[in-house]
Amino acid sequence: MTERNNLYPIFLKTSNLHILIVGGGNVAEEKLTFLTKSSPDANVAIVSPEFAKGTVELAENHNVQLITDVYDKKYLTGMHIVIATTDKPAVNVQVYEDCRAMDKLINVADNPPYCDFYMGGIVTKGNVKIAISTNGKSPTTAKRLRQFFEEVIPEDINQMVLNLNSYRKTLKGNFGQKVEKMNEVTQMLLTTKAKMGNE
Ligand SMILES: C[C@@]1(CC(=O)O)C2=NC(=C\c3[nH]c(c(CCC(=O)O)c3CC(=O)O)Cc3[nH]c(c(CC(=O)O)c3CCC(=O)O)/C=C3\N/C(=C\2)[C@@H](CCC(=O)O)[C@]3(C)CC(=O)O)/[C@H]1CCC(=O)O
Ligand SMILES: NC(=O)c1ccc[n+]([C@@H]2O[C@H](COP(=O)([O-])OP(=O)(O)OC[C@H]3O[C@@H](n4cnc5c(N)ncnc54)[C@H](O)[C@@H]3O)[C@@H](O)[C@H]2O)c1
Repeated sequence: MTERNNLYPIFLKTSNLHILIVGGGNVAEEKLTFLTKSSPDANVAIVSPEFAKGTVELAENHNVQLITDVYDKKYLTGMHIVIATTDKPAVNVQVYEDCRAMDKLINVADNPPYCDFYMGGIVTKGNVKIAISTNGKSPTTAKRLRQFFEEVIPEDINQMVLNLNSYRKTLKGNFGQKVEKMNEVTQMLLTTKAKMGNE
């Protein structure tokens, strides 16, 4: 059987959580850039002896605390999710082991065997969000798919979501009847797609 992606995507309320990034170089900045692009209200701390200029700017504009220090296990206290990005493989492995011992989710950036989860390519259009994973096999593909969907999904997809949300509130009846009605009014989306496919 061909390989398939068994990862389970979830959509985290990052403002309710505490995320720690260890290291403040290029990789940390890339991860922080995409994290804050998707979740501008994310609650983040970064511990590193040095921070890149772009990281300091991102921190000023978001809920990001910069801690100027080398990694120590004490910084894991209160953290739910940890991303290790230092240029010292031994430090990254130490962070990984400390996190496993404390049941915290850990991602050693760019190092799949040391990841409990992967960062994904993310497309946001209003209330709609799509997360893309290649199972860790090709980050470049995740990036290209993200760019493709950012281009082709119309901004007004959010209007459709809001309209359907309002329409649902006007419906009477039990849950089953509502589901049936919601499916009925959105049926044409599939029909349109089928028609387009046949052209
Ligand atoms: C999606 C994205 C999200 C983000 O970073 O937030 C992300 N990587 C992105 C870009 C990117 N990263 C790299 C390149 C250069 C191309 C290349 O070298 O192949 C590019 C492309 C570019 O920059 O053009 C380097 C790289 N990355 C990983 C490895 C190791 C390996 O592949 O084995 C190496 C080689 C390091 C080395 O040389 O040693 C591994 C991971 N990178 C992941 C996520 C996870 C898997 C996601 C998935 O399932 O697809 C995973 C497994 C772990 C993780 O880091 O979470 C973000 C695009 C965001 C966007 O544009 O929207
Ligand atoms: N930059 C890339 O695109 C890229 C691609 C593939 C792999 N990598 C690898 O990823 C790693 C990180 O790359 P980078 O470009 O971000 O490196 P970098 O040198 O820009 O950043 C490393 C950061 O880790 C910090 N650091 C060092 N020791 C620390 C400690 N004990 N505690 C906390 N922070 C500490 C440094 O102060 C620095 O901010 C490297 O091993 C690199 O080989 C990087």
